[in-house]
Amino acid sequence: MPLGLLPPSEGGWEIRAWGSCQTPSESRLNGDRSKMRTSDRPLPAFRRRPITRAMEQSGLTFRKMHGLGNDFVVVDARTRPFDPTPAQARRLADRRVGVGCDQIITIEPPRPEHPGSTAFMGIRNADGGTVEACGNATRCVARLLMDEAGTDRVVLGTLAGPLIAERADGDSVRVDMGRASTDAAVLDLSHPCDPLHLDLRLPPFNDAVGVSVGNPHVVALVPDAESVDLRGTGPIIEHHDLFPDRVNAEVVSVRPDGSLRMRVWERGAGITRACGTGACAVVVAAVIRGAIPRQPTTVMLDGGPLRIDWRAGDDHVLMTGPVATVFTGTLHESLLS
Ligand SMILES: N[C@H](CCC[C@H](N)C(=O)O)C(=O)O
Repeated sequence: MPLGLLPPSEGGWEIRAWGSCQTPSESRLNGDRSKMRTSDRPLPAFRRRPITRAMEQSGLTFRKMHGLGNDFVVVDARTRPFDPTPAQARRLADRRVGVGCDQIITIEPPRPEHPGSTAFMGIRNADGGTVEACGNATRCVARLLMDEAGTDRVVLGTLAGPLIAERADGDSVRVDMGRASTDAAVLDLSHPCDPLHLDLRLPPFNDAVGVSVGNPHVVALVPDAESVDLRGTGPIIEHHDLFPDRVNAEVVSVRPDGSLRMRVWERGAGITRACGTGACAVVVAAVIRGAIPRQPTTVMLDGGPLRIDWRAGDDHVLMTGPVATVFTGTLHESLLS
């Protein structure tokens, strides 16, 4: 179906599609509207407005970033509030009609409950749900804030609490993701059971480990993570009634060199190329089950490796990995209508 350009004026107009017989004639492009055939319904006001003005109107710039392919739309909301509704978040995350991402991240003013923090990071999944933690996004935002301030360390507030991030070698960032927990109350399980041996009745999650890294994860240790039908089992596990707020689901196997291979079905986002909190959870689960020793471990995700250290003594999990910025842009106001 050929696309036709409305006559250009004030910086260009919206592109609309015509039926096959309605490609714009020469006369239309010369502004002769007599032969112009458009739908009989007039366009709504903001759709008539030149695209450039509509985008200036929204004034909402964003940065597209990712950590190992787990991708984010990052909006700096410190001077101009941005609090998308679930529906707006879903549209923004949509890879066809929006910008497209796994999570929408807002950088907000610091909150009093996180003394010493530089900013607060809001996290919304692609399905519009607000969540507590996002490891890959924490590295991305921490890097932005450290570059902005010219520092090597930053404290970032999240719903899971304050997180300390530091520059690591090269372009990497190390984040102290806080204390991992396998406590049933922290995992908010809907009925009493042993978080170290959860039977979700669906292999391989019929003997799984529940781990909280600020957000809930259920981890299945398997002989070969590549061979699990995660697209089939993931959504069922995500919505299992043991987790009233749903759950992230990971499968993990130990590789001959002692590193881990992990794949993830993320709550509210589906299969992603990487999940920082998930990588923390699988190391904790593998150590608890005696599958690996408690030492810094490389976790290989679809998008690449993360270095995870479940520190003895305080049970904090340190995650080190890369950060990337892909492009910046401005949101058209129709996206937020
Ligand atoms: N990709 C994120 C995890 C997002 C977690 C989210 N899917 C949830 O509902 O908890 C990470 O790097 O940790």
